[in-house]
Amino acid sequence: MPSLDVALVRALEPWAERVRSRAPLPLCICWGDEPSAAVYLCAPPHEPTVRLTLRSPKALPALLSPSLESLGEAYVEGHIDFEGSVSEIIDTAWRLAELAAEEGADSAAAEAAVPAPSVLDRLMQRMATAWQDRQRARHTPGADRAAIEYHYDVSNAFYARWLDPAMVYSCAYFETGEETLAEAQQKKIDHILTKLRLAPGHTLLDIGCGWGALVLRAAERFGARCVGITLSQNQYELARERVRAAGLEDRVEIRLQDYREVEGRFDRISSVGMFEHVGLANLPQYFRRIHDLLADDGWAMNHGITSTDPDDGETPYGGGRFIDRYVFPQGELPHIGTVLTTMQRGGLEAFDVENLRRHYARTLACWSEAFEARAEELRRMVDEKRFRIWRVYLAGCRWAFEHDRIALYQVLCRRAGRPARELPWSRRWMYAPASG
Ligand SMILES: C[S@@+](CC[C@H](N)C(=O)[O-])C[C@H]1O[C@@H](n2cnc3c(N)ncnc32)[C@H](O)[C@@H]1O
Repeated sequence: MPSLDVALVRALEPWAERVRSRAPLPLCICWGDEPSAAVYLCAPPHEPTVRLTLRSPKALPALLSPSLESLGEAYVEGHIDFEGSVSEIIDTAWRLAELAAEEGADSAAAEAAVPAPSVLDRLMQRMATAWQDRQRARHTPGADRAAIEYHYDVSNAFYARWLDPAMVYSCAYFETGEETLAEAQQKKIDHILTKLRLAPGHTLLDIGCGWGALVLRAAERFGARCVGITLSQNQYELARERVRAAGLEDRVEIRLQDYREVEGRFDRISSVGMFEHVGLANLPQYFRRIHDLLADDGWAMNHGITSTDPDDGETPYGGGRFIDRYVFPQGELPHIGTVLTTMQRGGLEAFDVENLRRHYARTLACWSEAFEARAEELRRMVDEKRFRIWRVYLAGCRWAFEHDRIALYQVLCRRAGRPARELPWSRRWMYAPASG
């Protein structure tokens, strides 16, 4: 009987040959720690730089029909291990999944019997309606709170190990590209508050305030009176502690509150890295809520991740499904076109749009590198599964921003129907030095 290594090579060789002939990858696959044989996906004279070790037969389906979800799951569940740099591993996984999708599309196209367009249209219409109903129903305040708890309430110490000291958990702004992460996070906050023309005495609502960095800066350096809301208990506690330590309790209030429960009117509203949790079907109501909370002449900023699929599709090759299942349950990304359309439906006029995709690729590189550098310490802080999830999520999102699979937009808006004369002539104001 051949050894398991040899049997594996025999079983996988036809598939490996197909991969090598279409697009060789720097990968070798083996079984166990001391393999006597391996399957190579690179073509000579190239040597593999990534090694994938099978730990369980359960990994085989993921390998033979790879998607980012199935490979991610196999890694998270401990059915496979990788050796090599995490960014190269992610790149290899994307290329495997892409190749499998292409092969699947080739054979599906050959087999498909295409129904009449009218039948297809009706079916798609019904599916879209059913999908929207389901999505709206799943974003109850209770379900959203549980999803937030899952992601953000891991522990503050865990996040503190790989975020910047202010613990800003959103895309930074590298004005020159020379900044450290901490500097770029502060510049991002200043960029937002300057864009908002935040002035002393203004009231500011920060929806999804995280650990409080933006409201602290808005009160301290811009003289605003701020309310920050979050659904995460851990964030709420630390943000309040920080407000107390900064002596800003009279100017900053942190609340454990859902955006749907806030009342009152504010001169300025910021929402930074939060609207990804809202759900596509709820976007018009979310923007309507911002409209209702905004003073007549108020300004708001929505800063968030978007899909680059014009039909609001999830990140391809199972990447979106992996994120939904393991990282951000309930998270959904619209295309920037949908952001603008739903803003308008919510009664808001978008008047400035900036794409910061490059900045998020760099931010994620910083987070992922910090995570890798402290891997052993982080591994001891959480269980192995969570460690693996966060590890591939950070490296995977970095890849996705690098390769235009997702993007980051800042959109400034105000109540629709206001006079044109209130708008600035140019974008010069947003590059003025931050006040204070
Ligand atoms: C990625 S974090 C961004 C935090 C912060 N803005 C920053 O830049 O560091 C997302 C934030 O949105 C908050 N959030 C998500 N859904 C929310 C909801 N329905 N109501 C209020 N806050 C929410 C989370 O609690 C978290 O604070």
